[in-house]
Amino acid sequence: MITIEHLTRRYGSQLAVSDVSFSCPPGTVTGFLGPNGAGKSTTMRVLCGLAEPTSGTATIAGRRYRDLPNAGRHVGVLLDAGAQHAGRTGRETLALAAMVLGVPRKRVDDVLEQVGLAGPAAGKRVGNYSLGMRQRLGIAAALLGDPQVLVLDEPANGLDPDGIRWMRGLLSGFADRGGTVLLSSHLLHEVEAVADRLVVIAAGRVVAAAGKDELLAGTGTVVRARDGAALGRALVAAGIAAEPADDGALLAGTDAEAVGLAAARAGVPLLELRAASGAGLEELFRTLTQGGDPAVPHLQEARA
Ligand SMILES: Nc1ncnc2c1ncn2[C@@H]1O[C@H](COP(=O)(O)OP(=O)(O)OP(=O)(O)O)[C@@H](O)[C@H]1O
Repeated sequence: MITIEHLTRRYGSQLAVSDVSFSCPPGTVTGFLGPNGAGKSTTMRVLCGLAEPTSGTATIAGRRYRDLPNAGRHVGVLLDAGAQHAGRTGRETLALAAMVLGVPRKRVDDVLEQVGLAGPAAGKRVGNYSLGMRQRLGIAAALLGDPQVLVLDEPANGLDPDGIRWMRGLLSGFADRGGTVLLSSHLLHEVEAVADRLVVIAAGRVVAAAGKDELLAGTGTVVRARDGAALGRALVAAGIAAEPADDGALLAGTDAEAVGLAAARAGVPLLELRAASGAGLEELFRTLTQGGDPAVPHLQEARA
């Protein structure tokens, strides 16, 4: 469990993070979203003991990172994949880390295999690694101590499409085995594909924190009928606001059940009925982080 409570961090007069509170329960992947400079890295750095909070707390399993005995056995951290020593090979980098953590040497080969760097890649100097390879090595280092918690800042950065799919499977599997994942990313579709929960931060403040489905349900429902006009009348009759979407569909401002019932009551057969995800997360992100009028006002209170 990761718990952030009333966390504030200033850099001089710059307020990087302001009264941030959220938690990440075991068995879930939490996507941490926000525009550049929103405060994601600062929050993660404080959580991992790399920066001091000005006030508030950030704990893992109830303890500050620095108070965890052999922290790497509890928390795998990837904050800056470029931080590895360029002159060492991937295998040497992990072997050193394994010594520090006190994990068996065999574990190095296991994680190299797991991240797709086994074979010749493991013997290359990190300075000659591509960005995606450095990222994989950083993930291997995070996994080395077999932790229950992962804190990953932009782990998909530089990964190719296969790598991104691999990462998705890795994180889902980790959470399915009861692990806790906090993951920041600018790749909204990727986050949407893998996260169970979302925390959105803007200008240092949490603007939404809730289950992904709950958040996206607030972005409405895409509904389409052969007879669009009849569908429009059915929604109006049910008091459901709607606006035109792509391909003659309508975007209705409520959940799929209410829309489906309204159409059924009016005897309008539907061709499509689904939560407005995909563009939904982008729209939600834009609304929440640009200070617009949120389409999902109740989410402001839905803090976890
Ligand atoms: N060491 C520092 N000294 C001064 N200001 C800092 C420092 N680190 C971060 N900041 C400031 O704190 C704010 C939050 O930065 P942070 O890196 O946490 O944002 P972020 O959400 O991770 O952004 P990005 O998506 O661009 O990585 C920014 O205004 C940034 O300039």
